[in-house]
Amino acid sequence: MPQPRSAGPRQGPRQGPRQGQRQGQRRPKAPRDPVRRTAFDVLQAVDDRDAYANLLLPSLLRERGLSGRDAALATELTYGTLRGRGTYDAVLGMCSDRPVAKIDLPLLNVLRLGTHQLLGTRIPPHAAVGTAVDLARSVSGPGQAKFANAVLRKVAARDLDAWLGIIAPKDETGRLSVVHSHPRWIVNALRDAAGAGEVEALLAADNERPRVTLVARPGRSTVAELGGEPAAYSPYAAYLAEGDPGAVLAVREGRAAVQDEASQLVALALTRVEAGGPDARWLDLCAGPGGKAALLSGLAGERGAHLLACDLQPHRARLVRGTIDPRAGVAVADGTRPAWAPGSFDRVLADVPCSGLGALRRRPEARWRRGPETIAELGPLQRRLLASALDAVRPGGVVAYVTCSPHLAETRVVVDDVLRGRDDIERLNAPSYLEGVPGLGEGPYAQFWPHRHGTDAMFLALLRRS
Ligand SMILES: C[S@@+](CC[C@H](N)C(=O)[O-])C[C@H]1O[C@@H](n2cnc3c(N)ncnc32)[C@H](O)[C@@H]1O
Repeated sequence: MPQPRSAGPRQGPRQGPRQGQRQGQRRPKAPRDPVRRTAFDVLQAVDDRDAYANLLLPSLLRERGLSGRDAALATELTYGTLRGRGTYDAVLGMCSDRPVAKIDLPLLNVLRLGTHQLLGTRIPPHAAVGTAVDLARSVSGPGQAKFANAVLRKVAARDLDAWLGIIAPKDETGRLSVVHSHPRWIVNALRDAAGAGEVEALLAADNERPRVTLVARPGRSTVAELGGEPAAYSPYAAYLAEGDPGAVLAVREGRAAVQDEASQLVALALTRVEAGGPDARWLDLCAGPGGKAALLSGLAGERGAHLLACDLQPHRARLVRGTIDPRAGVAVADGTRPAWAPGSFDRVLADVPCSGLGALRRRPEARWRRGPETIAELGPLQRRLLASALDAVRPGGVVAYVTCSPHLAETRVVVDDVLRGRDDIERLNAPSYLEGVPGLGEGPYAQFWPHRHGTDAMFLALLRRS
């Protein structure tokens, strides 16, 4: 399968005056096709400077005055191209006389965008090819526009299913990788976690557009205020059918927010365990940007408990301050070097930094960004943070270890490793604190899945210190 490519010499959008145009004679023209140009600019920024599509795209749409159908099309083209990149590169490899790895990055992104329109949308082929050729001309010059035209005409000769019949490798991992556009190492990791029988459904679900789920922050808004359909599992959630979450008043006022349902549920599960003693001091060890802390702080407030939300990064801690209940505390702190005495807390959430393989629906580019080395790099920090969370809780208190990844090396292997070294921790049966949610596994850990629950693939271990 063609891998995310290394960039050759970069050619940016043409700057400065056109040929034959004198300096200062005319203002630069707005792009002819601002929708595709915007999608292209996001694709480039993702590759060139590790931009996050979910942050950059909304700001470019605003800056360029794109709204309604134009914004929807730019969003579909950006996300669809990022999701399908692995499949599209394999198709392009069959249609180009240059290896895909040798095509300049801007031109390759134009070709990916064109291929997505041809194979992944109902845009008429002449429009898909024509607009891509125009874009190729403006970013790479007329010679490359001819090349783009030749390649995309070949792509247009077949539909996606016909191409998949040709490009899919014979081996099962290779087939899943190309058909569902995931790197091989992720296919293998997800098969280990979900099982061979479900991995294909999981990979397919990663390529679905996730529904927008809102959370009504406890004590600050209600599900009825959110307007959408009440969610299946979280009593604080609603699914938004269509439209902009910013149009919901409670969201605009920070009393509600967009939050995946599994993210809500793992935080809720922590609050549902019997604390077996005082229940006044709660800690969120890795709180930024504050989604779970906002929910926990509201619940803590309702029960007369106090939440301390920490993050190592000052800017992440600032984001937390902006979201949580004002009665909660926020601190910049290294969770591996606690500033509190051991046993200071009754409940601790350790939502540790992870690969994010559980959120590929919402961050499709993440699959192309890093390799398997990420998992090994994060392992020591995840272990130190979990050990620190266990030390921070008093005997009888409870810790939730959470990742937004189902990768076994980030989930059960971390918990099992840390617990192997100590005899004061009991594993609780996490699924039993998530009553009404089927398919979380047989315990003691709970694993959410996009293909089963329509949520991110969040992992939860609930651990009591004895
Ligand atoms: C997965 S995110 C947490 C998401 C958060 N719980 C939420 O729901 O919005 C992990 C966070 O851990 C923070 N972090 C990384 N190393 C840390 C450390 N040593 N101590 C505390 N926080 C740390 C990161 O800055 C990041 O904000």
